Amino acid sequence: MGNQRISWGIAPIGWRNDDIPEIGAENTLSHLLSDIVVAGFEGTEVGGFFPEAHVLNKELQLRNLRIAGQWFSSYIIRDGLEAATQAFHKHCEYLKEVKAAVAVVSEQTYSIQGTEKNVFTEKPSFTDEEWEQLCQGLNELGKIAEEYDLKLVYHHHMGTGVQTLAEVDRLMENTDPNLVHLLYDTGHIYVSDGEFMTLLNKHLDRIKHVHFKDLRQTVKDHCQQAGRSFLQSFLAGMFTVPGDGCIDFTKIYNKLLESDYSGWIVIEAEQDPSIAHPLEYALKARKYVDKELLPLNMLLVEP
Ligand SMILES: O=C1C[C@@H](O)[C@H](O)[C@@H](O)C1=O
Ligand SMILES: [Co+2]
Repeated sequence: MGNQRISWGIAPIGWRNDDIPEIGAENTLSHLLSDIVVAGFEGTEVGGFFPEAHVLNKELQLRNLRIAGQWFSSYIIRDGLEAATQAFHKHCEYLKEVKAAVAVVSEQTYSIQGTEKNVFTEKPSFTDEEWEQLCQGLNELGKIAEEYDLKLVYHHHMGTGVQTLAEVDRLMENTDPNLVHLLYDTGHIYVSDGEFMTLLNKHLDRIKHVHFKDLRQTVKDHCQQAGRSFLQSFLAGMFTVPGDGCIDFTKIYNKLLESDYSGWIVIEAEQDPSIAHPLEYALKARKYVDKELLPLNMLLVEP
């Protein structure tokens, strides 16, 4: 029943969170990977607590799991291209060793995602010169990714300079489509300006990696009214797994199928693991995928 061109994964972020390493610290790599097998996913992304490549590969092989990619915080604007390329080479070396498909890049210069600032009103924006520097720099990082047989996929993110639909448009227009691809994260664009279908329709051909993140509308509204930070908002339960929130993933999945999308769809729902049991939510996501999304594969008329 599965579409052979799409691999389904789930990110470690429901178990452990790189933005707040204290939460879920008791969840070991073995625990996480075994839960992923129990929930029926094919792989995951690399978390900050993951071990060196040969140790990880052994654990993956034992469970027949694969790695989709890993987040990379770039500081092209703050630190310049040379520093960014040095760090990115190291990042890609590791990803090649664990046979990943993508390197997930997010420019973190001026980012407020890890601060106490109001994520709904205080996001940074870049000057024209900074945009130029960022886009040229990303093209260079994209060339490096290619050297390691990886695709650079850019992650638009709340609280950063590339958050809104207009900002994603600008990034896509000013980067090389052969070198800089897009990671489509449903949750981030929904919270930002709600333009999740427009973004998908406009940039389908650039999308090479997908994060399925759902959200609880009432919690989001409350966090927005209260002027919460990004971290406070997710700890309050703003995000959840697909099927448990307000986003209709059938429309999104259909569009991806129509475009013959090939790559990973990774369930990514950061919550406090002491409140939202990680395996329970992974199973909930799997059930939703199996029941509501995979049957859509059968409805597609073969050409
Ligand atoms: O892809 C992601 C990685 C996380 O570190 C980030 O904070 C999260 O929101 C996300 O979408
Ligand atoms: Co994401």
